[in-house]
Amino acid sequence: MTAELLNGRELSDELKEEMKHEVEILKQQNIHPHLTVILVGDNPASKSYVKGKEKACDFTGISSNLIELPESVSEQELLQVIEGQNNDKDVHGILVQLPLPDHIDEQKVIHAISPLKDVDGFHPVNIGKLVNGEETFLPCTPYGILTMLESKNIEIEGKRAVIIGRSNIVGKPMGLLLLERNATVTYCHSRTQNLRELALEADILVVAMGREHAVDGSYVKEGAVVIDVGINRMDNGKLTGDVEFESAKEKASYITPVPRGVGPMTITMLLKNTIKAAKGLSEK
Ligand SMILES: Nc1nc2c(c(=O)[nH]1)N[C@@H](CN(C=O)c1ccc(C(=O)N[C@@H](CCC(=O)O)C(=O)O)cc1)CN2
Repeated sequence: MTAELLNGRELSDELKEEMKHEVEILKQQNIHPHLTVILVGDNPASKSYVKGKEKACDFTGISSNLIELPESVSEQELLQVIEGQNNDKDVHGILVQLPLPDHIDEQKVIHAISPLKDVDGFHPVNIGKLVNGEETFLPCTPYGILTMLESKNIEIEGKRAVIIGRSNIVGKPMGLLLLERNATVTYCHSRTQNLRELALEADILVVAMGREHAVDGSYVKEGAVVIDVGINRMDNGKLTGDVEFESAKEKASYITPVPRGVGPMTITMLLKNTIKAAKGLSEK
């Protein structure tokens, strides 16, 4: 079997076209979706993701502003900036680009964002809603993966899903979303024993380990759907995933490439959440 590609770039472009129209209609109703992005320090990857977010906002007609703070900013100052954005009624979504410098407590910062403006879906209130199966902002990367699966009508109900990686922003919420859709979910992580054996049981295999080519075709069951969340820069400067694509694609039914797989969907789902926030707040 050779897998069909799940092209996140193409799907993102389609979704952004749809959102452009949605935003036009909102503006006619005097709702002007606005996103504030906060970037601390000058991590080159974070800078480039933030630029991507601004560009995507521009394309869809969502207005955005970037607040750049120096690496040395204190936690208190950052919390004050967030408070200002929470209180600004023209701001619908607030996003603090992660990771943050070591001297800043990431959880404290996430807690400070109003749950109504938490377009990343990281606030404990929104995570709690996700656990309960209530309507909320879904974390953008898992939301993007779900949207990719749905775009190909890939069945989730009753399937075995194996998630490798247990981060708060990808692995954990991904498992919850699949569980909510009646998949049987197994979480694997750095201490998991017999990783290959477990991965081989997966109908849907999500790999978010942050390690270049940690998984190859020998971890993939014939016909499985393989989702690669990894973005690793190789010595030659090119990007590659956590999955060794060439051998995995021979086994999989569907597979995401890196680049142009999950990454672009992360940004696109942020736009979806920002529009949702604008609609929610304007109803108040
Ligand atoms: N506050 C947040 N911080 C971070 C998140 C997040 O969802 N919210 N996720 C990641 C980074 N990220 C978005 O912020 C992100 C990662 C990758 C891409 C992407 O489009 N990747 C491209 C390749 C880009 C390149 O050339 O470097 C691809 O895969 O095709 C977008 C967004 C951590 N931080």
